[in-house]
Amino acid sequence: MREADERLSREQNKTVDKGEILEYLAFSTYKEGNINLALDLTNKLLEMVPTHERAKGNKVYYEEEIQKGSYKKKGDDETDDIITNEGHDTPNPDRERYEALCRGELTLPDELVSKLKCRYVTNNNPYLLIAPFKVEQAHISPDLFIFHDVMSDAEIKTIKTLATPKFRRATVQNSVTGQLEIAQYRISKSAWLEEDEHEHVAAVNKRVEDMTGLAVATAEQLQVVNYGIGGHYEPHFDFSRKDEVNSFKSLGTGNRIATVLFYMSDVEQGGATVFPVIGTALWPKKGTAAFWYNLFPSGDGDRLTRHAACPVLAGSKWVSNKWIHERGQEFLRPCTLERPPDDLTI
Ligand SMILES: O=C(O)CCC(=O)C(=O)O
Ligand SMILES: [Fe+2]
Repeated sequence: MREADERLSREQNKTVDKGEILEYLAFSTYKEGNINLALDLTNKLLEMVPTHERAKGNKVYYEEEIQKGSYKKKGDDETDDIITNEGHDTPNPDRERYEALCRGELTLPDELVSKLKCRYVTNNNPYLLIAPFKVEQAHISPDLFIFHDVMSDAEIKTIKTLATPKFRRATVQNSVTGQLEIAQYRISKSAWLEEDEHEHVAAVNKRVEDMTGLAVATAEQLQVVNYGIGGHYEPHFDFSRKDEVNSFKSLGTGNRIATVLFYMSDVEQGGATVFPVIGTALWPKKGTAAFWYNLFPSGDGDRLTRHAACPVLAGSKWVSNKWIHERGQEFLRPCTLERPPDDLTI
């Protein structure tokens, strides 16, 4: 908005109204937490347009908020931070690690990185003898793998084209009711693609089977997701927890045993997939895919797989998810009787 204001001042024939810019600037400044500046800008707007009803209402609101003292100024410049309410002041290590990972400030210690290897994988599959998968390990225990060059540009183009007209605001499942809901902590558009919509979708599903050695007949359809600037998905688990008895019930295929996440674009800035508990960040690279197990062989959910999609700062991020379910894997990944320690499960 500041840029828009500057451009407007250079324009001979004005293409926008300065009042409109001031209104947006005030609101976004308020959202950033700088309520004092938001009030100054609103006052400026009211000097120009004293009858502006929304600005009058906002002025009263901002003044009341400042009065309540819920926003404290830290510095005297425009970039002062906010201290909003108790919730924000309470230390939240998970949140702090999520944000530090997103900024690229937290990386795995060298001793752990030195144990990570890249390898060619054939999974005893004759086709893969000719063209093995190029697999990079990004974390050990829980194991996170990056598969390189597993989605072609042509497949990506088809998948984007098929998904675009179907896009809806992404939802999350209410853990109590099992209902799908829109939530502020997941900002993106998403769509589901069926296998028989295009040979490229079928090929990608088959590839997931070859990559993971798991059956995809019981997997969910391919979920395509697009995040615009600011789009993100805050820390979450892909699987349903012990107390979430209604999640995935209608599918009848058990819990989400594993996730394959295809990156269908590079992202100019931001947009990493981060794992706050284990301190790992995966940066999107077009054509690669991340793979991890969400559940231990006992069927218990792995707490360490908590992950998030960082806000996109510049560009646009495209991914697709293939969630593999428990049913059908009985002989491919046999379950065990021993259970992991309680503090690792959820
Ligand atoms: O977009 C990402 O990087 C992660 C997405 C994700 O975790 C999800 O859709 O469940
Ligand atoms: Fe996820």
